[in-house]
Amino acid sequence: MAAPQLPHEKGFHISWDQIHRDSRALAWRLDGRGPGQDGTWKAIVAITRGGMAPAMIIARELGVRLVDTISVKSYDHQTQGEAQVLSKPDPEMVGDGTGVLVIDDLVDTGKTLEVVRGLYPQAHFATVYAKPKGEPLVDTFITGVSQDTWIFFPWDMALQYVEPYRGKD
Ligand SMILES: O=P(O)(O)OC[C@H]1O[C@H](OP(=O)(O)OP(=O)(O)O)[C@H](O)[C@@H]1O
Ligand code: HPA
Ligand SMILES: [Mg+2]
Repeated sequence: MAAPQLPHEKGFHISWDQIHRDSRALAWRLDGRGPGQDGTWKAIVAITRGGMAPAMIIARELGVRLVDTISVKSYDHQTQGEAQVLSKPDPEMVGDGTGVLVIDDLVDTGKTLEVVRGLYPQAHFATVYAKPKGEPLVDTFITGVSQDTWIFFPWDMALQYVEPYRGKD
C-alpha cells in the first residue's frame, strides 16, 4: 500500500471490522445486478494488492467462484508514478470484461482504474471507498472520502501503545 502523500490533512482509519462491513455493503449493492441468470456475475477480478481483501468478501457473498487478479503498481512509496500492469488474468476468461466485476479497495486519482478500464471496457468497476477525482471512473462505491484525506487500511497498521494526553502516570 502506498504511503501517505502530502498534502493530506486528514486521516481516515479503517478497522478490519469496518472493511468487512463496508465490503459486504458493496456486495449487497452489486447483488443481482450482473448480466447472468438471476443477475449473477461471471467472475471477479481483484486489483492487487488492496482489492484482494474486499474481493474475497464480495466473492463469498455473491457466490462467485471464478476469482482472478490483475497486478497494478502505481504508487512507489510516497510517489505516484505511471500505473504499470505487472500481470493480468487469462484473456479467455475476462474477454472485454462483460459480466466481470473488477474490485479495488479505493479509487483516488483514478489512474489505476483508468488503465484497467482500458483493458476491460465492458466490466463493472466497484470500489469500497472513492475520492472525488476518481469517482467518474467507478460504477459503484460505498463511502465517499475527501481528496485531502488519506485512508489507512488495517493491513497497513498495527496496534501500539500511545502515551496518555497528560503524559505517564
Ligand atoms: O486512483 P489511484 O490514484 O490510482 O489510487 C488508487 C490505487 O492506489 C492504491 O494501490 P497501490 O498502487 O498503492 O498498490 P497496493 O494496492 O498494492 O497497495 C489503491 O489500492 C488503489 O489500487
Ligand atoms: O488514501 C489512500 N490510502 C491508501 N492507499 C492509497 N493509494 C492511493 N490513495 C490511497
Ligand atoms: Mg491498489
